[in-house]
Amino acid sequence: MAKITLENLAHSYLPNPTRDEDWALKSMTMAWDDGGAYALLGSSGCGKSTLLNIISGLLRPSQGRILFGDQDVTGLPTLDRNIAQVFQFPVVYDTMSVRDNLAFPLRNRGMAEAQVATRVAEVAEMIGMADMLDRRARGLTADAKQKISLGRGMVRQDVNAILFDEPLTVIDPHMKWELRTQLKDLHRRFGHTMIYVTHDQTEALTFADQVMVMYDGRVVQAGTPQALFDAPEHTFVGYFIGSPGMNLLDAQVEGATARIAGASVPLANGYGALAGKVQIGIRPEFMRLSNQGQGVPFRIKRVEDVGHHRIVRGQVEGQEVNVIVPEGQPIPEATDSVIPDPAHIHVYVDDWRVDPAQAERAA
Ligand SMILES: Nc1ncnc2c1ncn2[C@@H]1O[C@H](COP(=O)(O)OP(=O)(O)OP(=O)(O)O)[C@@H](O)[C@H]1O
Repeated sequence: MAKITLENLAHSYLPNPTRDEDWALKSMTMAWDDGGAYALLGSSGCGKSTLLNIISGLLRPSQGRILFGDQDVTGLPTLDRNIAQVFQFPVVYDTMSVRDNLAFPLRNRGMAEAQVATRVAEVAEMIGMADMLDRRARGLTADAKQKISLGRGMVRQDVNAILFDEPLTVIDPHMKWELRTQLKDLHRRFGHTMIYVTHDQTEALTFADQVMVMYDGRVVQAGTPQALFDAPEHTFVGYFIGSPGMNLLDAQVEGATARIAGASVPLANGYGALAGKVQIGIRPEFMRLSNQGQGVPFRIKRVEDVGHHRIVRGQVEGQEVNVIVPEGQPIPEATDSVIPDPAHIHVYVDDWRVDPAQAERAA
């Protein structure tokens, strides 16, 4: 296992990149701890595969270095990086038994058969295939084959890192939950450095201790699932994490007051005078409906009952706004406004969150 360091890493698929948008991956420097569970999360085209391919050695970065521990591996091919990979689709040998498939990476490294047997039994147990070890892989379902791929990815204990690229894509929805939980458990037990690429927030948030949210070739925030929810550093993080995501409203901010759709909303901090595109962000969990004209004018469009709470979807001056109403709480008749909780309001300038402590010092 190894700590992974990215130093001024950047990549462009063009021969002579000049503009910012020419870079699929913008320059980044970061370190991922040995034994950490990380997720790279973002929508299609944000650069997740590019970054993963650089880590695995499939792609040489246009700029910067990548280190495993103290070793510079930037120029090393995949085979020499001592990593395990699990891809979107199963990679299994159809003619081999489940046992031989799981044993393959160990035998490849010359492990003694007695040890192979012990480790294979252990992994088969983890992936719930202990009673299928003598079955041939051919004829198994895509689910079962992908479980073998996951098992093969985890069978070696001496790898620098295990990379997962959307590994649950072909897995049946009810099985996804089980495998996610198992992966988390495996991480706790074996402490491998794991990097998990996905566009699915649930997968990222349940699996990883640290989630790297990527947007437009950048890691816009790296943090715990809680930090991403509590203080999204970029509007994309607010919007992408949460269900529904954070509401964003155009605003003018002066000191500790935001003017939104003609209403004055108190803020928990003073922000001085802000220049640029100013918005406030507030999660649907932290807004309250009112029919007394308090707060910001709000018009309900529809109500969705999702069991444990209701999602009220509406508009503030043409901007979509969602409010979560907890179970047992009424939706006021003739709702005409919405009241954001000042403690949970974030202020954004040109999509980046303004740190209230810094804003206060600057004011
Ligand atoms: N081989 C390539 N040649 C040229 N451009 C590429 C190549 N691969 C990716 N890109 C571009 O680089 C950017 C990042 O793509 P990348 O595949 O890394 O994103 P992603 O987040 O993994 O998306 P997806 O989930 O769809 O795979 C995109 O604009 C994409 O079009």
